[in-house]
Amino acid sequence: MQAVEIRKDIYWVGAIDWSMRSFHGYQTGRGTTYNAYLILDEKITLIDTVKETFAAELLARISSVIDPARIDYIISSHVEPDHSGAIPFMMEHCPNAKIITSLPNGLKGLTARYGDLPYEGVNANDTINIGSRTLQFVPTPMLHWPDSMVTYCPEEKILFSNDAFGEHLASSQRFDDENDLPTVLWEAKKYYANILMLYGRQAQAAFQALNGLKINMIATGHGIIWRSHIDDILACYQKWAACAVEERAVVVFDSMWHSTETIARTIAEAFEQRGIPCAYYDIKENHLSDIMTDIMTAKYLAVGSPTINNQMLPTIASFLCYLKGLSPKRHQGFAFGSYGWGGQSIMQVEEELKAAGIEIILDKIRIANVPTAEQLQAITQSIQTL
Ligand SMILES: Cc1cc2nc3c(=O)[nH]c(=O)nc-3n(C[C@H](O)[C@H](O)[C@H](O)COP(=O)(O)O)c2cc1C
Repeated sequence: MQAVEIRKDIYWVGAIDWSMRSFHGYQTGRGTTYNAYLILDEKITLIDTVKETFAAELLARISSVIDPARIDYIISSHVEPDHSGAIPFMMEHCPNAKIITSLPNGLKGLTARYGDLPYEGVNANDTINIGSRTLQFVPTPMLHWPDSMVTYCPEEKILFSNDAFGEHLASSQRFDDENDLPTVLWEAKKYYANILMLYGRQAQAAFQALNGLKINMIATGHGIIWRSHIDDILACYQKWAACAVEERAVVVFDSMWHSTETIARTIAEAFEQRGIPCAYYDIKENHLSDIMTDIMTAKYLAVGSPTINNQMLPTIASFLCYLKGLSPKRHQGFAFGSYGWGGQSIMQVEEELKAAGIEIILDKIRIANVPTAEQLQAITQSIQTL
């Protein structure tokens, strides 16, 4: 377990979680990393720790460079345990370290989790001098917890960005230019869609706060470190924070006996015939976190469920609950489905779409039993004239 030098006297000392597949329900098909950084200066500083179960890996990487007992500061960018979980373990090995955390929420959160430790609270734009370098703290509240902050080092032009600009991606190579860029950007989009989408306004405020900082490296809290494609990830974040949508459609549905599926297929083909690319998700075969990644930047969303016991199917209810929480903006959509007698599910889906902030642009499509050729033809026509 070796540290990786990312700049003279600055080391990546985090952990690689190759086998992580579910991060509080977000499917992490490519694993993840918990990034921590060690700066060797007059005051030795550790930026973030790792998930508790990886504490020994963190300690081993630090020990490959220095005696951990020499650490003066541990900066906690965010109380969530994937970054702070190893703080108590590290404090056993760093008897002289002070823990730097944001005021008031970082201090409250760390105290609630780990009890009394030698904390030092910092406010917006406070700095500490660690020798030949300065560290400046910039709050990024609700990206994605109240205490979140980033650390900027002006002498190095490095932004230690914690959860911003990161992605769940395990790799033995630390930098953007050593990894497949489309894969990294897709995972960064997935991260934004599932963790940050709700906080677009706060993301825009954070951009304002970071505006004007000269940055030649973004050392993230998860995944790769940006050094060659900084403009690409900043441009993506600008677009995502502004909730920009493309002329694309997403169809999400479940079906017991294929009638709703037939309607879903007809809707997807109708969008394609109109020249609007359309993604098609049978919810039984696709994970919510992947579907949400696609929805974030697609203008149109059609959601379908047959009626079961006077309700929509629980899979679609779960999807709509997740959608409502992430609160996508600027989307338009409609509900569809097949039913046997009452047909309540289609009304319920429409109501939930409205509650999620989706503008309804087509009256709900309710088909009793199996759709006829004429009914499918009518659906195609209604989408042509949207
Ligand atoms: C277990 C079960 C419960 C159902 N409950 C209702 C119901 O409460 N109201 C209704 O309108 N249809 C109900 N149906 C009928 C289905 O909604 C209907 O067969 C519909 O066409 C199924 O669409 P699908 O082929 O997309 O699954 C039920 C069907 C099943 C199998």
